Amino acid sequence: MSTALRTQSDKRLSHLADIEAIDYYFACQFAEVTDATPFYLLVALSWHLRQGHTCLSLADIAGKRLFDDAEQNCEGVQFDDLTTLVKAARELSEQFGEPQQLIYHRGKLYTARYWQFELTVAEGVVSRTRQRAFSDDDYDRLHQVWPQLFPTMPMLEQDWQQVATACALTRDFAVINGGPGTGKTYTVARLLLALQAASDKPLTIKLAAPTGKAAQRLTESVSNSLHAISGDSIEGIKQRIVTEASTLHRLLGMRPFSIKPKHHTDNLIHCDVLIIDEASMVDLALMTRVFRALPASTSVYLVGDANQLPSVESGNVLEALTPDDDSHDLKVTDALAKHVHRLCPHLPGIAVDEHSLTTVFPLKVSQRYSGKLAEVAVAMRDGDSDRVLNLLTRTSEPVPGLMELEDVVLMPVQQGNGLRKLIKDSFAALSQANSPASALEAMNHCRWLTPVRNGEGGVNTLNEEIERVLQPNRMAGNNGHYIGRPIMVLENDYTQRLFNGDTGVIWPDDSQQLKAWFYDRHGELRAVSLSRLPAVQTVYAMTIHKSQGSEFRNVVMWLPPAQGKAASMVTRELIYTGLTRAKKGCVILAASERVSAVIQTRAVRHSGLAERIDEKWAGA
Ligand SMILES: Nc1ncnc2c1ncn2[C@@H]1O[C@H](COP(=O)(O)OP(=O)(O)OP(=O)(O)O)[C@@H](O)[C@H]1O
Repeated sequence: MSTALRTQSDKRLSHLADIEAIDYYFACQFAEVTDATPFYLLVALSWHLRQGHTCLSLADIAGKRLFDDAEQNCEGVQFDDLTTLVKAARELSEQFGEPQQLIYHRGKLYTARYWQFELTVAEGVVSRTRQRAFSDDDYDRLHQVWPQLFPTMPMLEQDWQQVATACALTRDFAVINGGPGTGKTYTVARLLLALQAASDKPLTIKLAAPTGKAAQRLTESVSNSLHAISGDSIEGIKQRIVTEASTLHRLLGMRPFSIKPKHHTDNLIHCDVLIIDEASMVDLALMTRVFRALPASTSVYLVGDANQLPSVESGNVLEALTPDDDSHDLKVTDALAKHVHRLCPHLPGIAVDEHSLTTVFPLKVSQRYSGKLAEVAVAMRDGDSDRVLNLLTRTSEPVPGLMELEDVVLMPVQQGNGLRKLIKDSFAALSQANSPASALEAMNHCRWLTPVRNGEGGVNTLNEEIERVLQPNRMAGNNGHYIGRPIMVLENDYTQRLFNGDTGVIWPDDSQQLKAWFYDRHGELRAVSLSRLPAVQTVYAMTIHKSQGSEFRNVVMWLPPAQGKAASMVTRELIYTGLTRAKKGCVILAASERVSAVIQTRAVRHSGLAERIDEKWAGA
């Protein structure tokens, strides 16, 4: 950027907080700076895209003052009423016609890029939702395997896993949505077997997830689930199921430093079925690439928890596909209800709604958790802060045995001795480890999670504080490495087969050389020389964002006090994601008012995807 331009933008932006030069230049492409309404509308659109929205909802900004900040001496912009904004947005959309770069549609302003992404994903979903008819032979084949997949005794309570499997079988697109431990992978393994059983040819199945870690977990849990299913009629089918999952980037053939993947509309991925796990982490652009790279005949099943944090990049695909109240009673068309009844006559009937277009099949019962953790998670998911606070066990300072707990404990942010005790308790297993394998196992015993990277209660400060307590005599040098240092890789290194987010531990090898130890994809322990290690950081504590897709026995979640705009960054979805990383117990370090306020703060992502899907359905 030339100095003259920078000065110009600085001047125009000086009264706007949070606005960057990119917002200014985006707006300048289409509007004169002097045309206040369209210009600031476009600045707001660019800012919203940077916050993860896929469009600008005019109703959301109409009549409001935005980008103001008294501390920074920024007065911000007062936006006009809705009618004036709609008029300006329409004019922009008409003016920047073919090829359209700005699109106004039903109260929202889009860039062509995100508008096209939404159209592509909507098309990919709707074109796959017609109910597939099953022949008598298909039902015969499914009836043979069903008793090996699921219990077939008459049941009084609904078995949502069977319902989800039976429903998903009939269509080429479905979402299996459920909270932690509700048996999503258990259900996916059975869906794969049922799909293969119903098919008269061997199916090509691909499993994928948005991160390497999630792909590794999917591989392990699908193979464990398949291993546990046995029976004469199932063995042959099991042989045909692949269990190796890859990242979506690898599946698409994304190349470093290139935005064009190997697979796209003209070079499709050949598969009959694609399962995408941890779908809440998939952003709109990535989901678009996936649909573009798939033949129309490929069945796509998304698996995830729509209540978790949205993807880092723009768009919240899973949430847009999922009804607001996902604990809703599932209602399906008469034809689908009849299909489920024919396959599962032992289950209670499902409510019928002839207009139901649902593609989302919920799993509602936690199979892994019981007790407090599950109860708090449900109350938190439902936004019931009073119930959450009633359920939490309160203590003012760390008590013995805190790290063996199977409970959710609320404790004020600790200082001094209290903090030292909590740190020592949290990492006792790691301190007692006597080999790289036991240290790696101990790293899963407890992880500290925090919403922020910097400042008070941020990852960096917490890791430094924890190191001071656990390693008081640590010598400088060795690049900060010491025996038992838990590390997280910060970048992909294909030659070392290490990927962003991989965790390992520093430990000496047989010749007393310090090495970094990791488990590879096959569960084999391997050592990497420190000189070949890509960038890493200490990982006693990590951000909640980074923890997505991981699980620990215990979680200590630190919610630093926040004021002003920073407070709205910590949302219900964020702490729900943090809490549900714990398998047994969670300690929340915060004041109760802060917990309550966070539960009331939602991670809103404006998107038109649900509307695009409805429009496609209406026109289908
Ligand atoms: N119907 C069931 N009967 C018995 N055990 C089950 C059932 N469903 C799930 N499980 C067990 O419960 C545990 C959690 O299941 P699973 O891993 O499939 O859940 P998930 O929803 O995929 O979990 P996550 O939140 O980790 O993604 C597993 O040990 C699984 O074998």
